[in-house]
Amino acid sequence: MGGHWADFQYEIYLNGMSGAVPRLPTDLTRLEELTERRLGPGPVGYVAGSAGAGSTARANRAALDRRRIVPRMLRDVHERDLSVEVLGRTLPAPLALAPIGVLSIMHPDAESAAARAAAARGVPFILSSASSTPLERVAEAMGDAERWFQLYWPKDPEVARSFLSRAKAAGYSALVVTLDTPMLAWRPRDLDQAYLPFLHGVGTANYFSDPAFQAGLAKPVHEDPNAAVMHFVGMFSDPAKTWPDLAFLRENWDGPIVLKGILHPDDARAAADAGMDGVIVSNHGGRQVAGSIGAADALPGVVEAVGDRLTVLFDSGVRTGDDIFKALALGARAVLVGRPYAYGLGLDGQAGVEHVIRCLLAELDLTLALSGHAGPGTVGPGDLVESAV
Ligand SMILES: Cc1cc2nc3c(=O)[nH]c(=O)nc-3n(C[C@H](O)[C@H](O)[C@H](O)COP(=O)(O)O)c2cc1C
Ligand SMILES: O=C(O)C(=O)c1ccccc1
Repeated sequence: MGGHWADFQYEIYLNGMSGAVPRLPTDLTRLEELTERRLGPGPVGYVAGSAGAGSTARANRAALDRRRIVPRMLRDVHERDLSVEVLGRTLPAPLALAPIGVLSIMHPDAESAAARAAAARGVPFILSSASSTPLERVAEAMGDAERWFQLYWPKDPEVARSFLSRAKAAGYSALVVTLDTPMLAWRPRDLDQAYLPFLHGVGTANYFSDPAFQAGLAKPVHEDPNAAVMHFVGMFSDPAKTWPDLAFLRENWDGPIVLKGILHPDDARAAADAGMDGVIVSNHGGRQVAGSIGAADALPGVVEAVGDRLTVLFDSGVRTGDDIFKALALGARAVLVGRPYAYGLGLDGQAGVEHVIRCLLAELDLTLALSGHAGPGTVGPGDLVESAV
């Protein structure tokens, strides 16, 4: 029998025969509290926090929790295959690591450790523009494993062009363009601690190492780091962009382009009309618009609008294998997970991120099997009902 992701379950129990239990909890919702105890309130507040009074983060959970799986019996699930086609490639499972900036606030090995974990498990790693490690160094840590580059679309087109050509040269295959963050939202947890990592220079590695970015500075970064940080703050994203600007990206990137932060079916149609390859239905983990629609509530409308034209991915609130199952059933091709792997990184570096990936996929594998599915391909809206709670 070929290996199943679910085998992790028996690996854990067998290790237990010699007295070992997992180094981290297998219920990933417990990681936030453990990380806070380990790292203190500043970094964890930044990662765990969300916009406003947190209503969008809660809506993300409610939209997933309200949907319930209706398992089916006697459907031969002894051999399972979790692989999916995404943007012309076969992934071993419907999962990728979401772009998270400033990961060095969690662990000194930061993006390189997370990327190595993703590579070890065959899961795509999406590197943030705002990484603490330059994109070339992260690529080196990954060998030829699947990596995508997330673009915060800078105001300066020369910096944008430079990022795209650097990412291409370093072997990033797909471009993820985040549209929901033309500026940072009102985030009380960070405001109350007056804590913003990149004011301390964290998350600026791609910019400070970039010749086009440096060309915009009066003095070299090391001579006036504060001016360099302020230049970054003023240009990392551009609230003046509109849909016709996407032509610039199509001209300067010849691989797949995915727009991240799509919630309205009309925006999804506009993405398809602009020649994009995919969308990520996401509200940035509830970190941008407080009071926004729960991401899973936006998924069916987007799938109905463009499911036959674009690859539809999903994130925001995924914490368990059954959450992934529900997103697949609502029409997502694959999901991204964010905060849980940041906590895994904070608690145990690369091994902690691998733990998160293996737990999520073992649980997904078991959820599929126990619900009557040998793979993601047979999962659909008919596998869910909506309940009051
Ligand atoms: C600390 C932190 C930093 C993030 N940085 C970025 C980023 O640089 N670029 C981006 O597109 N999304 C960023 N995101 C959003 C994630 O990519 C993703 O949409 C979100 O975390 C998914 O929700 P989840 O954390 O509930 O899984 C960040 C999220 C967190 C928690
Ligand atoms: O904090 C975030 O959600 C985020 O997207 C971001 C933006 C700029 C720098 C670092 C992270």
